[in-house]
Amino acid sequence: MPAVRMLQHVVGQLLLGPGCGCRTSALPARSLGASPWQIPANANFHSASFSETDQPRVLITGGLGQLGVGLANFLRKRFGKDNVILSDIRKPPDHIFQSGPCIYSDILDYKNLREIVVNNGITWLFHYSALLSAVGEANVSLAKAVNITGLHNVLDVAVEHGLRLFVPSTIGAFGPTSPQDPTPDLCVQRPRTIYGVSKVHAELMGEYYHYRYGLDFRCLRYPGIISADSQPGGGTTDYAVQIFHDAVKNGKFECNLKPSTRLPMMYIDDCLRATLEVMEAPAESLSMRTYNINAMSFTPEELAQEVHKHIPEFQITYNVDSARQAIADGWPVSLDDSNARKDWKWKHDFDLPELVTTMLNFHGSDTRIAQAN
Ligand SMILES: NC(=O)c1ccc[n+]([C@@H]2O[C@H](COP(=O)([O-])OP(=O)(O)OC[C@H]3O[C@@H](n4cnc5c(N)ncnc54)[C@H](O)[C@@H]3O)[C@@H](O)[C@H]2O)c1
Ligand SMILES: C[C@@H](O)[C@H](N)C(=O)O
Repeated sequence: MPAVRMLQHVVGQLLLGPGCGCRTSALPARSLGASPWQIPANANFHSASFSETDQPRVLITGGLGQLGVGLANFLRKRFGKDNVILSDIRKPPDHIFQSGPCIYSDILDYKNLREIVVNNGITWLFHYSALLSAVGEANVSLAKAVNITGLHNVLDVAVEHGLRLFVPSTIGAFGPTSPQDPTPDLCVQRPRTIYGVSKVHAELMGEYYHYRYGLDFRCLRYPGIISADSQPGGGTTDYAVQIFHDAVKNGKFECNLKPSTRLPMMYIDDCLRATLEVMEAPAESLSMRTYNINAMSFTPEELAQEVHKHIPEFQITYNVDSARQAIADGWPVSLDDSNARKDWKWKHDFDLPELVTTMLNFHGSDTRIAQAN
């Protein structure tokens, strides 16, 4: 065979694999272009020095938002402080910088991402960078870049280096034509936000890379997450976090959704535990790669009533934000998470009363609760 044809043949084999182009085929073309001597993904030599019994070496992208610091603290308790690296484009406050490894990483910089993975021997990646639903609508081109181009970078780095990859999806990956109560794992997904569209894209791309290149991709559709010690980053469910701050500080809260807007919600401890559980689940127990997880569903009115039990003088008023309301109206009322409960024994701990008690205790309303009783 002439030399040029021979080279074409070898490159073709690398790109398409010897057979039909299914699971044991070669790495995606961008990896090959960036690094010409790659070998098929199933050879996995990049991670050869890590055995199954080693602790994972974890990178969290977008780690300085509402969920990332809590995830880092949770994983550090399990895997050791130095085995979990937080990264973001923001500057961390001192207490976070002191609490464990924390570095700059822009997920739009593919080379930098790859350097971090290589230099730190990363084996698990939690990809939290994103623009959420409300801020995404306010800046669609940035949301497209961060949520879609950023995901592509993460997928390629993950497959190239044999990482286990977690990408959170959301109730926002469903839309007004999805069944809403409960929404099953597999159904029509036609979201009407760039956030939702990018998350459906992430689900599909992750699953595609799993079947095409053997990537160990795992994904949960989170409900709105409620946390006490971190601020939400610009979503439609943010009201359910802000209400606790305002109730304790001012005894009143102005809600930007209608009183009857029922959405799926979850306390952060359940969310982080679910995330670790699905990452640790044996691959053979996962009948799918993207799962719904559910805990509670409530309306602003019901949440306010529960807060009122602890703070009798608490008052809620409504000043509806039409953009957020339109988003919320297209989202599920509850998620059917029976597959997660069956496959890897998912079970939530927090319902509405425990959530409210925990949040108000954190914000220091003990004296008010005592007064109320
Ligand atoms: N918080 C929720 O209620 C919720 C619900 C469902 C899914 N999720 C998903 O969980 C993940 C984390 O959510 P969150 O609430 O912590 O989000 P957040 O908005 O609070 O934080 C996102 C982080 O991404 C960072 N980021 C933005 N552009 C970046 C870039 N170019 N490179 C690196 N980092 C960048 C931001 O600085 C920010 O710290 C997201 O993917 C989100 O879609 C969150
Ligand atoms: C639901 C979730 O994805 C996020 N909290 C949002 O409202 O955008």
